Amino acid sequence: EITKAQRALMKVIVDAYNRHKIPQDVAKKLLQDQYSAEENFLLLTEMATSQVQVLVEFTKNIPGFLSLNHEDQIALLKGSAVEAMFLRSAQVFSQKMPNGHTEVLEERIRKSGISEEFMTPMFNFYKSIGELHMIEEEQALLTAITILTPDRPFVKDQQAVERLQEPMLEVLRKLCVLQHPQEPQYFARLLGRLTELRTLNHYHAEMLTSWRMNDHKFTPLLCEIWDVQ
Ligand SMILES: CC(C)c1onc(-c2c(Cl)cccc2Cl)c1COc1ccc(-c2ccc3c(C(=O)O)c[nH]c3c2)cc1
Repeated sequence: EITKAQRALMKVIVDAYNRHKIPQDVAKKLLQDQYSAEENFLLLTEMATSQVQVLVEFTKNIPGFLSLNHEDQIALLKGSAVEAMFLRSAQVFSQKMPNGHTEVLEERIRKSGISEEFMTPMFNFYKSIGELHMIEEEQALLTAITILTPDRPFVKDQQAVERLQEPMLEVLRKLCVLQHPQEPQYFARLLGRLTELRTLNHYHAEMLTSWRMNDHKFTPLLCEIWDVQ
């Protein structure tokens, strides 16, 4: 049974998740008609930069996050940015969001200089998220839980992060039982996606390396969050 306090926590997270989104004019750029690998890379870089800004604003609304040690706040954001962006772009694909321009986004990702070996795990993840048909409460909580992962590199006070993540996991567990009564293992399937996300981190690091080897430039914000250049 979800308590009043848990319902309040969920409302804060979902409101923050819905409030912070990529601006329409940025998302609409995906519809531009240039489809060169160069143009695709530039557009995806713009989307990622905008999504990181959205992510920072969302994270600041997670109860307790701003009370964490400042270096740990940075370590959590840097450690979770790629995973949170895989989650967000996965929702754009699975929900066929109007401004997500699903087909266009897929086309641009497939033709942006990412080597074949990363396409398969990436689009398998998108498919596995789509099959879960998550409601927005589950999406928002899963994103907050991903950000509040205690064992990111360089996090000093892991216990403080666990104390924030645990209540989120408990709310998500109860929500899954309520939303998917016919599927008792649904919560476990959601957590399984978090494990899959971690493997995508490794692929992503290699994607960055190969882009940089081909002299692709990132924005200052992405360089800072991904420790490149
Ligand atoms: C630097 C570039 C080349 C890069 O490097 N790795 C990745 C990358 C890739 Cl290629 C895949 C997964 C994760 C990352 Cl970081 C990327 C591109 O990342 C993104 C991030 C986020 C969106 C994204 C988000 C929201 C929405 C949205 C809505 O909310 O309405 C509508 N359209 C959206 C698009 C797209 C692409």
